[in-house]
Amino acid sequence: MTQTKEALLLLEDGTAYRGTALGMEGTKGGEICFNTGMTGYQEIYTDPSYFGQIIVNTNSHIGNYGVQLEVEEESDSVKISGMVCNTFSTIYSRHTADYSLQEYFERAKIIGISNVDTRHLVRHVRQKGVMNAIISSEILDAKELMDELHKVPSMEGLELSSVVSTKTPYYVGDETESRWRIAVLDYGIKKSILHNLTLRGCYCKVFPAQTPFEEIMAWNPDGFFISNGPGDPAAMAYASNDVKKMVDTQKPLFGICLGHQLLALASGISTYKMHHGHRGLNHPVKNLITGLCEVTSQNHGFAVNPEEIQGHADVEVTHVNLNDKTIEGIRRKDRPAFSVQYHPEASPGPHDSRYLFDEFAKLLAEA
Ligand SMILES: NC(=O)CC[C@H](N)C(=O)O
Repeated sequence: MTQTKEALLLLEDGTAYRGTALGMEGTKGGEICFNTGMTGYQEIYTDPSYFGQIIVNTNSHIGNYGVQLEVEEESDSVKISGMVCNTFSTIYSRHTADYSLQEYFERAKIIGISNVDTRHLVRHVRQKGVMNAIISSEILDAKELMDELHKVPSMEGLELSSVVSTKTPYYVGDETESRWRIAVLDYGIKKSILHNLTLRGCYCKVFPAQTPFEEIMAWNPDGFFISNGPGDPAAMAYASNDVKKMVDTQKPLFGICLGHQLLALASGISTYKMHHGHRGLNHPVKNLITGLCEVTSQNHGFAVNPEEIQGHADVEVTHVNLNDKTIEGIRRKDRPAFSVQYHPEASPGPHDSRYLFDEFAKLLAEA
């Protein structure tokens, strides 16, 4: 099936791109951000951390290996608000694929646009910074579409975890064969993180985002895992207050991405919105403890404030980004708690950082 319907991508600053509609027809806005990964589009689209965002894939061919249900899904549905790419392929070749990305998007009611000069678009976002955008295959007049775009909320100050989090607790892993009971706080968790925890002997109880701390403690966990997720961490006082209480139990705690930002907030360190964030599979990070470099998978638009860590009594920086020196990992000096801004589960991405799950297991064994 060839895509022929025209679509319009409009940015908050008035920049417009005309292209071809893909997925479902309609109109949808979100924060526009780009992912430079060469592969792993299905994992990206189903990662709940991307909720509310329009993803620009810089890889020039998207869709050419179709989709594989379950195996490559990081949650139970497609979470992105929209997708932008250069060449969109409705033809796919992979014998394990279930169907095309076009069909996947149609079923998930996702709106996208192809035949966009993504190099130009990404340079523009890199220079001007992250902003809201809207895709439409129904409103092709930029002025009219701008009125719709103005209705899209700003990502700054937005709490989205409670929208994507599980509504009821559930268990992952084998209770009898596991060594530890881990309370997992689901702020938008990816399945591959749970998989990495269970592989290391964790029996996980996954709690909804706003679960009262007492209810979590009533399960008597051996440690805590604070998940990734969408939105602005500074708008989640309910979560950072609870993370503080978890840290104070002195039980091992590990946080990834949003979970890292929440550990910082719980330790009295603020977060800020980045110029255009980090999203890709090749971000170089230096581990300051070992001196080794890791190539990491990343997806974040907020970061931890470096000035407030300097000289902090209880927190130290463990990892830095070698591109821009932003904070990539912290640990508490007084508690068995640590976190990273990037994605050691690496789905998609290189596996350099999976040792962090082993370090969590080590803390649990020591406790
Ligand atoms: N992957 C994540 O957990 C993202 C965290 C946060 N929403 C950010 O954009 O920085």
